[in-house]
Amino acid sequence: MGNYEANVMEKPISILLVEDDHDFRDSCARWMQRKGHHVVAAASGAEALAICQRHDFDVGVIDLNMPGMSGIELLQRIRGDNIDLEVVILTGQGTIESAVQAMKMGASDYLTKPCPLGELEHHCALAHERSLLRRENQQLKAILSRNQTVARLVGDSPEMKRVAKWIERIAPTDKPVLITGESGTGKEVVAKSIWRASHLSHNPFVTINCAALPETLVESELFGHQKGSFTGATADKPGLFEVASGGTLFIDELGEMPLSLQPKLLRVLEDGSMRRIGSHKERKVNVRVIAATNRDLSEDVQNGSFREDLFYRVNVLPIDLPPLRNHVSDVDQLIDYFMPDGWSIDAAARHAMNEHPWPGNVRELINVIQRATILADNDEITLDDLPRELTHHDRKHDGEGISHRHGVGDDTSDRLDDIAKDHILYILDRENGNKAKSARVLGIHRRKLYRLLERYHLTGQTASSSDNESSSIVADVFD
Ligand SMILES: Nc1ncnc2c1ncn2[C@@H]1O[C@H](COP(=O)(O)OP(=O)(O)OP(=O)(O)O)[C@@H](O)[C@H]1O
Repeated sequence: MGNYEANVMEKPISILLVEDDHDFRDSCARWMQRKGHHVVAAASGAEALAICQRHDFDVGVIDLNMPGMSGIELLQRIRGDNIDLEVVILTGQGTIESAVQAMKMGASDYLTKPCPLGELEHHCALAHERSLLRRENQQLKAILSRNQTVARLVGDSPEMKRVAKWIERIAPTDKPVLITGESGTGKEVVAKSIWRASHLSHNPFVTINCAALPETLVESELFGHQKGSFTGATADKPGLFEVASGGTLFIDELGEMPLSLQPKLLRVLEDGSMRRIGSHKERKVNVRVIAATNRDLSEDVQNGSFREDLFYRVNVLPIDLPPLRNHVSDVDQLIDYFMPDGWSIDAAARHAMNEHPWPGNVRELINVIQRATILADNDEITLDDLPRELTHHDRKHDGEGISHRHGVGDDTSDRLDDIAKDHILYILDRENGNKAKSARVLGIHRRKLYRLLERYHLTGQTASSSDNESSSIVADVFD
């Protein structure tokens, strides 16, 4: 017996046994139970259907010739009621034709009686394996279709129109695409738009994020592995290149791809050939690769962290996404698109959002709207519901901002102090008050952040301005 068969036979199976012959039913049920399987026996089709309403089984073993409801009728009812069950038919010598009919109706197998119980168990195990594969397949399809719900690319500024036109041009080509742009500019939305506009849109769109996985996992996720090739590789596993075969693979954060793995990626891009980890078998895949990065890959090529040949291979069709600050005319449309149904935003808040530079791009805008809808009363977003960074910015433009609070004639260092203080508050807010994270983002030591917060009187909830004490803060933050 090969490894595969041994594995198949080891798994306990839940079996529904439908057999009118009392002796066979009894001995078969006891034998299967002794082998570790879970068996429920029914003496008729009607009894079996009633049991199926209450319990799920992996496999049904159904005798064809039963008084009352025959095995064929029972199978029809099972299929008609969408009961998820692999069926093995038991038939006498004279009824093989009916068994063939049962197979056409979706039974997975049939055996002629009398049959050794070991053989019946083996057929049940194979049917069980089929049901596991079928369920796994359904799950994968569900995951893929979830992946495939595509966000619309919002914006009709000249910049976004240029992106949309470029997408239309390159989508049908099947060539690799490299999407660049700051974080939150919509690289994944663009990748999905390309896939949707391509002739591969009916095939899978599969995503991997190189930055979200530990280096060691990226290779096995992308290329798969053979059982036993490393600790924890308990079964053969296809990689995403195989899963996506015939479709599109979106490699997000390509700039984070380990240097050691880059030759393997180059090879699959060049001629579609790859090997699973630990396997000598060469496999051919046919995948369109769309990659994205917020790094400057040509710079990475210069400093040796990205292979030049791979860069040229993926950079056949580049798309550079503009940061939101470069197409602010889309902000209104984005607000309206991401605001929940039934909500509105008042003019002051809309103005503030139009004035903000959006360093976190569209992702930041979505977060601001989501946060505001949690804080706001009466389904209307107002200035009070926006983060400080946005409202301060707005007041500055209204002439009531920093210069008002500090009085006319304040010197430049006071203004910088205020900007530094606002920036700290903004980062703290963005990182949900997490000081360690905020300090990292600000590029200062955590102890320094605490010192600054004390000096600014920001250790409590409110941020009261204290001009006298703030004079050396700018130097402190930026030194
Ligand atoms: N032009 C746009 N139209 C509609 N939604 C957008 C647009 N740009 C970005 N988004 C939305 O902003 C969020 C962030 O976009 P996305 O994940 O595509 O950014 P990204 O550039 O891939 O970011 P990162 O580099 O951090 O992965 C998503 O919810 C996406 O739907």
